[in-house]
Amino acid sequence: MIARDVHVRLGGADVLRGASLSVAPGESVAVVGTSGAGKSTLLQCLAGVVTPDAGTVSLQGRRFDHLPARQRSELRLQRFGFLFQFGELVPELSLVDNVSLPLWLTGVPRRAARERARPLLEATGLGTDLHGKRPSQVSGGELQRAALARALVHEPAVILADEPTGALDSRTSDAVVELLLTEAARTGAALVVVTHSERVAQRMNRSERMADGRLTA
Ligand SMILES: Nc1ncnc2c1ncn2[C@@H]1O[C@H](COP(=O)(O)OP(=O)(O)OP(=O)(O)O)[C@@H](O)[C@H]1O
Repeated sequence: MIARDVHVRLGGADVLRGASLSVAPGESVAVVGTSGAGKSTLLQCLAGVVTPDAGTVSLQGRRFDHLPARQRSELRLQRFGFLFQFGELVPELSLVDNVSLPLWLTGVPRRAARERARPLLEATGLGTDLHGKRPSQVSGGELQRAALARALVHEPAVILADEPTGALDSRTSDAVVELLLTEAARTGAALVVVTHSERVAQRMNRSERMADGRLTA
């Protein structure tokens, strides 16, 4: 995944001013920096949600920032995994169905999707007794583990995480980060983690600091 010289203007402000980031398959990178520095905006560019005013974003050697929205959204479904601060699971769906969702959306039949979701839930430490629970019926840590399983279930080429441990105690945070790293390495995913936590940043292969709309190693 490569972002090259990305510029983004939002609400009259230059939020990204020549941000470049390259993450190889299997590599993990932390993006750190003060609040408002533009880290989330960068992630949205990497995800093809925000279109850069200048610069390019490519995945596996192919530029996608200028593709039509529909194609970008398809790419997002198939090749990207997302993890956010509060899990952001679908409240009406059980944990196992939440984890199955990325597979359903790409055409995998329900039962087959659930069969792939279950072992991943187990791997995050969520036993079968929790698979049928709704997000509101489990703890914040359990919810985040399910969100992690959902981010990984379709073996995405890129995993983008925005403050994935911001709502967790340090033990749960460590467990989530470890599994994220293990799974990314196993599947060869490029992992980008926006974080305010020095402890999380140190677990990544490298850290990049965002300041003035640019990144510096
Ligand atoms: N849609 C928008 N319209 C106008 N300004 C925006 C918009 N989105 C973000 N901004 C501004 O762009 C700047 C960067 O925001 P961004 O959320 O990327 O920062 P961040 O580094 O992720 O911050 P935090 O660590 O607090 O999450 C901020 O000043 C924000 O107010």
